[in-house]
Parts: sequence; C-alpha cells; structure tokens
Amino acid sequence: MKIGLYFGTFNPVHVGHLIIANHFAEYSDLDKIWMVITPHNPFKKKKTLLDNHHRYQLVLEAVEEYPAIEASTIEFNLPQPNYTSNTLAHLKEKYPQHEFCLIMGEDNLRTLHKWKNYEVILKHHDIYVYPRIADSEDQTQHELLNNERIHIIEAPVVEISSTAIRKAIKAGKNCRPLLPQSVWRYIDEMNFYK
Ligand SMILES: Nc1ncnc2c1ncn2[C@@H]1O[C@H](COP(=O)(O)OP(=O)(O)OP(=O)(O)O)[C@@H](O)[C@H]1O
Ligand SMILES: O=C(O)c1ccc[n+]([C@@H]2O[C@H](COP(=O)([O-])O)[C@@H](O)[C@H]2O)c1
Repeated sequence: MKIGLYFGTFNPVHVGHLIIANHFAEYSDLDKIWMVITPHNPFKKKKTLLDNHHRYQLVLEAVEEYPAIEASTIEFNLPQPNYTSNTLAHLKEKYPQHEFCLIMGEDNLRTLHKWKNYEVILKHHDIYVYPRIADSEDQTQHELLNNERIHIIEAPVVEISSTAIRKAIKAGKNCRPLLPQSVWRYIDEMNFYK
C-alpha cells in the first residue's frame, strides 16, 4: 500500500487538517492517510501541549467517519524530541510491505533544510507539499522545489491554526466552526485550553 504520512502536533486537530487529509485521501494516488500524532516536535516548546493520549483521542474523533484516514501513535514510544527521519526508519523496518510518502504544508517545507537527516528523507521518500499562505519567500524553499522527490499538489488553502484556536478558547470565544463537532465537544467537556 502507498501510505501518506501526515505528521503533526495536532494540538488540537482542526478542520484545516481534516480538509487536507481528506483531499489527499480522495484526490491522490495514496491508498491511506495516517495522521501521526507527534509527542514533541524538535522545533516547538512543549508548553500548552495536551497529553499525547488526549491529542490522539481528538484525532480519532475527527477521523471516525473517514475510512481512508487513520490516527497513528507510532511516535509515542520513540525517543523525544521526535525526529521524522528516526520515525521513517522505524516504519520501514516495521512495515517493509508499504511505501511511505510525506504530506506537508508549505510552511514545513520552508524549514525542511534544517531537519535532521533531511537529505536521507528525500533520498527514500516522496514529499507531497500543499500550499499555505506564506509570510515571506525563502531561497532554500526554491532549491528544494526543484528536488524530484518534492511534488507540489494543489489543495484548498484554509487558514486555521491550532495556536489561534487555543487562544480563542482561552479568551472565551466561540470557535466551534473551526473544529469537527466531536472534537469541539471533547475539548469543551474536558475544559482544555482554558
Ligand atoms: N489550516 C491548515 N491548512 C492546511 N494545513 C495545515 C493547517 N494547519 C496546519 N497544517 C499543517 O498540518 C500539519 C500539522 O500542523 P500542526 O499540528 O502544527 O497545526 P498548526 O495549526 O500549524 O499548529 P500550531 O498553530 O500549534 O503550530 C503541518 O504539516 C501543518 O503545515
Ligand atoms: O526531524 C526533524 O528534524 C523535524 C523538525 C521539525 C519538525 N519535524 C516534524 O514535523 C512534523 C510537523 O510538526 P508540526 O508541529 O508543525 O505539526 C512533526 O511530526 C515534527 O516532529 C521534524
């Protein structure tokens, strides 16, 4: 099977994530999309981060009615911070029968040259990049854009961020439309981000 790995902190998962995952499930050559919940992104502070199992539960709720999309806990038992190259090596060993590609937003492509072993990642995996609204253009991004492993895919641009959602909840704003209904309910019942 050809599996698209959609890595993320998902703190919390929101409608923007789901639109992308569904777009790739419906309009690409990928058989399955695994949303991989990352315990600790090497570039992010762990402050305001919900426990792994809660973030996983939220992704499970979000993808419940999407048979081609799964929530993955593969990084939960790997060393932290989570370097994607380590996870990919682990996946290759555990599932030699599958082909793994990465799905990432343009924002992550811009920092890819700073990722651990990014050349190794590019040697073995295709990366499907979808557009996000950029603040500035970056030289390195242009170099990477010419890499034959990088595939720019047209997908809807939805400017929602987990950061904005956390802030809105803290400020007592209603942000229900930005979250799948079951995700909003879970967050509300558990009093998260307040
Ligand atoms: N609105 C969105 N549309 C498309 N892709 C998104 C959107 N928000 C995040 N992504 C992408 O989803 C993946 C996981 O994102 P992440 O969990 O960091 O969400 P985020 O909303 O950017 O979070 P935060 O605001 O906490 O940094 C990343 O590849 C990121 O580029
Ligand atoms: O491997 C790296 O060096 C590396 C550096 C920065 C980010 N990543 C991964 O990129 C993924 C996207 O993270 P995020 O927080 O933007 O959702 C997440 O799985 C991180 O572990 C990986």
